[in-house]
Amino acid sequence: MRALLSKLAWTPSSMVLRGAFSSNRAAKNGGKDDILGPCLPDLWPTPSSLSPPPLPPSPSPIRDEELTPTIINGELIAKEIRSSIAEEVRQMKQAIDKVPGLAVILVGQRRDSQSYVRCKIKACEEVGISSRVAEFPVDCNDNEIVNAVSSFNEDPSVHGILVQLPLPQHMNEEKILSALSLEKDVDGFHPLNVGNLAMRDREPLFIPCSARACIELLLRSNVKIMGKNAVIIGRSRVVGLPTSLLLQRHHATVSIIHAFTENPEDITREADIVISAAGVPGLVRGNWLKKGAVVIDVGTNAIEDRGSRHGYYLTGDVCYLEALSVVSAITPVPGGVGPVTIAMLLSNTLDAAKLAYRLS
Ligand SMILES: Nc1nc(=O)c2c([nH]1)NC[C@@H]1CN(c3ccc(C(=O)N[C@@H](CCC(=O)O)C(=O)O)cc3)C=[N+]21
Repeated sequence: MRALLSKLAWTPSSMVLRGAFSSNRAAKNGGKDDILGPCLPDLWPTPSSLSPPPLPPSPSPIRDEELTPTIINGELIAKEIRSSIAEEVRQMKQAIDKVPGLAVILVGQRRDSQSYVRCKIKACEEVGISSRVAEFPVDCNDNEIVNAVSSFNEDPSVHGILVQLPLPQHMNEEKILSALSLEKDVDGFHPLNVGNLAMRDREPLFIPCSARACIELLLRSNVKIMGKNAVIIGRSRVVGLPTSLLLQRHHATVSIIHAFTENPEDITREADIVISAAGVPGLVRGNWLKKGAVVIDVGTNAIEDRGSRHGYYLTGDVCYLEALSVVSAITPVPGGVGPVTIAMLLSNTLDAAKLAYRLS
């Protein structure tokens, strides 16, 4: 019965558009898998005195290749996604002589933010998405940014708007982000997008890029999510919260741990899937992990290093070398979640343009 249901849930009929703010799910990941997860009813097993008692669960590893861990190659996955986006952009240009447009708002001089924005612009160029950056000094005020957001809201050649976070301390992030038009919120931070992600029978217009990247990495690495214990470290609006919602939609059993959690390692040790987005270098030690776990390291911590080219180097939240001897698969930093996050931004921007031109 369950097998049949899950088969049914994967048919294209479950991918039809639903609700006023729905979007074409299948197109988002090339139709490979459904990023929002299969819609399945909650059928609890009914206790029956006739059936034999269930066998105790065997400590099965989540993936077969237990001995040598798989290093999940985010660069390669991102490249595949970019090439299918480039193809769609080409088709759009051919069909209606329009290309998707992304506007990025960058405030201040943080070197890591500047470098991420450069990566985003370069990625746009590569797939044929037009992009522009509006730069503001660190001491500008909220109204200047709100005005910039408003003018991008009005600009028909801009389909997606991204305000690079974090904003300087003195700024009102809430006020600025709520100025963004829902249809251009390619970061997926608008309360209506977050709310629709949280409600299982709804579809958000956009899903936050890093959360999408985590699921995309798991799906493309053939990691089973349904029924597994997933632990998210961190509860941010950018990563932790949306990733936990997406994993629930994929029928994982989700725990979120954060700075106030007591004995976090006792919880992570039970996890088949660990997604770390704490922003604390080296937080997750090898002994925090269960043998055979799959680890997605979203931490992109810039550590100052005068000797290196950009003045810093990047490291994750996970003690990578320690983890390697325990896990069945892991994403490196750099070269893991980061490039896929950017590919998801391109995908969201393409979706925003399709929405604007009523192409999907
Ligand atoms: N509104 C907003 N949306 C975001 O999605 C957002 C943001 N603000 N602020 C900062 C974080 C961080 N983030 C990264 C994206 C790509 C890489 C990335 O491509 N990293 C490369 C290396 C890049 C390098 O070497 O500098 C890698 O991991 O291989 C990293 C970090 C998006 N964020």
